Amino acid sequence: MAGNPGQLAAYNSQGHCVVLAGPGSGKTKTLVLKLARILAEDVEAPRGVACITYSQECARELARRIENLGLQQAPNLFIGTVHGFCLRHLLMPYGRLAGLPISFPLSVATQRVSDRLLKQTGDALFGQNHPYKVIDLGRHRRSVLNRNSVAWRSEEELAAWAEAYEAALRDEGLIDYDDMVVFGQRLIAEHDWVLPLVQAKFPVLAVDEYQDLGVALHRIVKRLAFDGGVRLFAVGDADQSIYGFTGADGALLMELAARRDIEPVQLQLNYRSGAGIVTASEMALGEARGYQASDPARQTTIEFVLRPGGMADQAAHAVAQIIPAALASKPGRTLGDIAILYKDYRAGDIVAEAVATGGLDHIRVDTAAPYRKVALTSWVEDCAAWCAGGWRVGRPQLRGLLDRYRAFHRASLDDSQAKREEQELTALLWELRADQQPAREFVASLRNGVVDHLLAAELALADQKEQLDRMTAALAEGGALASLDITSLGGRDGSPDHLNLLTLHSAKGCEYDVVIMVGLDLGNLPWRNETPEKLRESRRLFYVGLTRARDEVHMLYSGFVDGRYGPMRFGRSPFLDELEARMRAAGI
Ligand SMILES: Nc1ncnc2c1ncn2[C@@H]1O[C@H](COP(=O)(O)OP(=O)(O)OP(=O)(O)O)[C@@H](O)[C@H]1O
Repeated sequence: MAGNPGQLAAYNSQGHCVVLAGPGSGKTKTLVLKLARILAEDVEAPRGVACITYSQECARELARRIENLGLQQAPNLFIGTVHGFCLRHLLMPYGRLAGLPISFPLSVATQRVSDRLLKQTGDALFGQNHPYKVIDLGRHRRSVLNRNSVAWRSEEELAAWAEAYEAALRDEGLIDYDDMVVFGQRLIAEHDWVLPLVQAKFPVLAVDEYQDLGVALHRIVKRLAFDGGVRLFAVGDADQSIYGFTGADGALLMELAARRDIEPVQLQLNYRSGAGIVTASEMALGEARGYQASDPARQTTIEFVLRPGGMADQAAHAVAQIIPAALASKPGRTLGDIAILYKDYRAGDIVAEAVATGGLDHIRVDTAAPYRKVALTSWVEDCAAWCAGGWRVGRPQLRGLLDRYRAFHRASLDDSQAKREEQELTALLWELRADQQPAREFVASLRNGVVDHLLAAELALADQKEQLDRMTAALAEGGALASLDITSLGGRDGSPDHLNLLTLHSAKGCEYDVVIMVGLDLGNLPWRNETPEKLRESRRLFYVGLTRARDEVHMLYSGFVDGRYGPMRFGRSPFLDELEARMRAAGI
């Protein structure tokens, strides 16, 4: 870091600081080091730091990097999603006092209940098979916060549906994920007394992947930082903003960075990718950002591959040709260094089948995965990693597992209760240590020992219980993950022996030696006739995929996509045409 003045400036910053930088420039690394410094020098327990990021995977990656620095995951360090922050640190402690119009103790709708109420209210309003989409409803709820505004009524059907759905939720005494953030924002906006309380607990707020967090978090951040005296450290890259469809907006990051009371820091050096990939990715984005590779001499491969037989042919080619060649070309490279990226779970199904036929173990991250990553399922996976040998080297740390378990409790436990629970959990984990054991047995023991007891007492965890139940069902005989052992369960967030299959969206924040992108055809990425705004977002998605690679990028296409009535031959993705033409013009 000493050789990088930008990273150093961010590390030494005293006031509000926003780091704006491209892929692989060490934003997350800088954030983690800064957090470590703040915890060591600037805040003293029980005061602490809240670090908010986009997804459970990102939160886990941050926690892992902090542990890798040798730091204990302190109880005064919150690392989690914006939902987790709003639920645990705003709504639970202050929501009832503020008189928010929701039931207490809080109870979070499971996905199943939420889906049922969405369907019931939508059908009641518009009839079955109506044209309105749940995804648009969510975007509207997240992006228009003032319900009395013209903007809220501007999409009348969505507004009416949202109101009916929320009324149905409240009738059942429930809130959902979007409510957590919307009410968290409202609490912060309308109740001044909350600000010093939050500031006393968290004098510092850090935000990773700022461009993917929507307007509600932006308002929470501004209110806490500029009215509440909380110090802000945020990092992001508007070029990697790929969640516009959920209400996220990269412009919010730029607005923040443009404020006079913020120190903006730009980073130009890319430590991840070889020069060829850095140059090609700027060409793909269509913007000259001036990023440079830290090691210009590193060899890279960028390949455009036509496979005329469609997605299955592309996947089979990746398995039969690209992966064996990639493994052979660098000593020590493993399947875990390679990722296949695709647009959606349907492509994921085809790729997963080809990979299974080729006999390769894999980890799959998309919506067709057997269960969703939530704090509880991630915690169970990490307990598995600890029991499967992680305990020998302290990865993950037992202390972190105990603190995360404690955080699942709604009410703060008194010290003797907390100690007793910690002892029980420690004893159980110690007993469950095993290098080889079916994952199903491990999860059953953990559930019987402590988790089911916790879940029975904590209504707010109902949605998380649903995902744990799905994990349990997938691990059962005949389930999709029946063959998983404890080591593989612990390694589901990345393991050397497993090829990574991810959607382009899930790949954000990740890095691999070799990236294989499949389905680069018009009609898939991008879709046909996208609005200019959507087309820009699709281009950024393509850019995110390219920039995950350290050494090699393979871009596969067929020239057609499968339609309802057979193949539709729209040609390959125009992003490939443009990129290839620009590379040729530049003599690459
Ligand atoms: N000063 C540095 N010296 C050497 N390596 C570094 C330095 N800073 C970051 N790196 C390495 O560069 C890689 C990318 O870092 P990191 O993941 O923090 O980048 P990022 O900006 O968050 O990337 P992205 O936005 O693409 O997710 C990591 O492997 C990291 O260890």
